Amino acid sequence: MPDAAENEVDVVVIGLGPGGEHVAASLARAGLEVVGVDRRLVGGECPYFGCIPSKMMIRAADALAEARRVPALGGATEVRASWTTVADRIRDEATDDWDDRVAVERLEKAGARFVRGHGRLDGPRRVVVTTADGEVAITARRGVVLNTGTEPAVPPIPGLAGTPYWTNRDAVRVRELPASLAVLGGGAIGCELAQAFARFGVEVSVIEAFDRILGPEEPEASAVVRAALEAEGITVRTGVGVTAVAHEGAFSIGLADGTSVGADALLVAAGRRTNLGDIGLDTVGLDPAVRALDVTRRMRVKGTRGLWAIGDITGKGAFTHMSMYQADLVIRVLTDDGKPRADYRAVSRATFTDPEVGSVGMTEQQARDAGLRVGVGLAKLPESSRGWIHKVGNEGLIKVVADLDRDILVGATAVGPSGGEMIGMLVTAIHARVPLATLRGMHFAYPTFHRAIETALGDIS
Ligand SMILES: Cc1cc2nc3c(=O)[nH]c(=O)nc-3n(C[C@H](O)[C@H](O)[C@H](O)COP(=O)(O)OP(=O)(O)OC[C@H]3O[C@@H](n4cnc5c(N)ncnc54)[C@H](O)[C@@H]3O)c2cc1C
Ligand SMILES: NC(=O)c1ccc[n+]([C@@H]2O[C@H](COP(=O)([O-])OP(=O)(O)OC[C@H]3O[C@@H](n4cnc5c(N)ncnc54)[C@H](O)[C@@H]3O)[C@@H](O)[C@H]2O)c1
Repeated sequence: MPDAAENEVDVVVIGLGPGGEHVAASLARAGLEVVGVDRRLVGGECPYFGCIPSKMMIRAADALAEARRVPALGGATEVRASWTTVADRIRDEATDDWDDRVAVERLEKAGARFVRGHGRLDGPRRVVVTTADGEVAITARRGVVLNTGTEPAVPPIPGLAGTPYWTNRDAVRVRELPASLAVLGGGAIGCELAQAFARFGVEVSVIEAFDRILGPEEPEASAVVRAALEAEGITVRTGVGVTAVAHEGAFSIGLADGTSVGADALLVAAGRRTNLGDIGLDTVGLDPAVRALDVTRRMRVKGTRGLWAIGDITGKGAFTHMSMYQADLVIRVLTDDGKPRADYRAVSRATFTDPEVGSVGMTEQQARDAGLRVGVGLAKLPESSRGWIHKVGNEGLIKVVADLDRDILVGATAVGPSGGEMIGMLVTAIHARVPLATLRGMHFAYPTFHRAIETALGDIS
């Protein structure tokens, strides 16, 4: 940044995850003076350590798994997995060897200024950035947008600190696969990466403290995915805590039931910690110990003026599409484009295990807890025409959750091949509050997987 006189702009964005980058570039293109600040890589977790590299691993792993299914359907295949191909693709195509030059140039071309460093609030509409060359203070006339995201959470397990465990940030950079891997945490990250590594020949154990994997999903979805993982040789331990970790050449993970798991590598996928503790929240009257920022439907941080927040730090769903959705709202708010309001009724997500889990809205339990008169419909994919034809790899189900008083769906889950795609029409149904009778009167192409949605709708009781 040049001299102090110029350090007054319209908007400062602290943290350039997917949403923050979008906000900074879009506001600059709209003619506002914008400074974007990031201490690491422009684009955040998703392109360098999250969605994109993990999905490249999964794409390759799924291709291997499909090839291994050929003998059951029509011939013979010999599959020789090569991790180098995946590691090279992540390094060269996805992350430019974890270099954000292209993203920085894109941002600057849009008209924003970029400062690499740690940003923190210093009172209302004021930001101080600690850079490699010292501190830079910036005043933001309109205000500040926070998009500081998360870091991997590492549980305080005796012996764990100081061992060479991986988080997702190490797992996506691996060039040599270990013979065996223990995965701590059976959430989305743990399950996706466990299956991907296993399909490349790694002996994988998943250890999950909760009584089932994929805890936020419907129990039926957790059960189908667990069975699929176990059928591929992955050991899944649930409902058991980790008491200690030791590393002497290999890892030994002690469990609360007295048993232990040994592995050459350990991936900690035990949740995320929001980056809120060190960004000066106290200087604007907020508690720096909060887990998430309370935001209005226009993304303003409650109790403040000139401060907006988007992405994982808002606690509305840690997904790239949520960060982008909220970014669009802030862009509209700051360019005075109508009166946008966030709507979280039909938030969807896809977990890219095989079978894939697509889900939207409420689970059955959430709908019951909300006091709704709930109806539930279920259809099993192997019993559908397409599932029966598909044969190997046909595991899955459709579950729909209805509010019987309003005669609409409030939640749905699609597990199966392309479960994340199948959920699409159910997202529309919930978002647009399509009456159940209208959904039941639709045409469902034969023989598709999504035709099982018709069966599930007919099963609602
Ligand atoms: C392995 C993995 C797989 C995932 N897969 C998917 C998926 O398939 N689909 C999906 O929708 N989501 C997925 N996610 C989640 C997704 O990555 C995040 O929800 C997404 O990145 C949005 O995060 P965000 O916008 O809150 O910010 P982040 O992406 O977390 O970025 C925050 C940025 O802020 C910067 N920052 C933090 N503090 C400061 C500070 N004080 N000063 C300056 N800069 C700062 C950080 O350096 C970072 O660049 C995955 C996550 C992981 C870890
Ligand atoms: N496909 C996707 O959209 C996708 C993929 C990956 C991640 N994500 C996002 O990233 C977020 C973080 O993912 P995640 O999988 O790290 O977190 P998570 O919170 O979803 O899962 C972490 C799991 O670890 C378990 N756990 C915590 N401490 C433990 C311990 N000491 N021992 C054993 N188990 C323990 C928890 O019970 C939980 O099931 C997700 O909530 C999701 O929003 C999305």
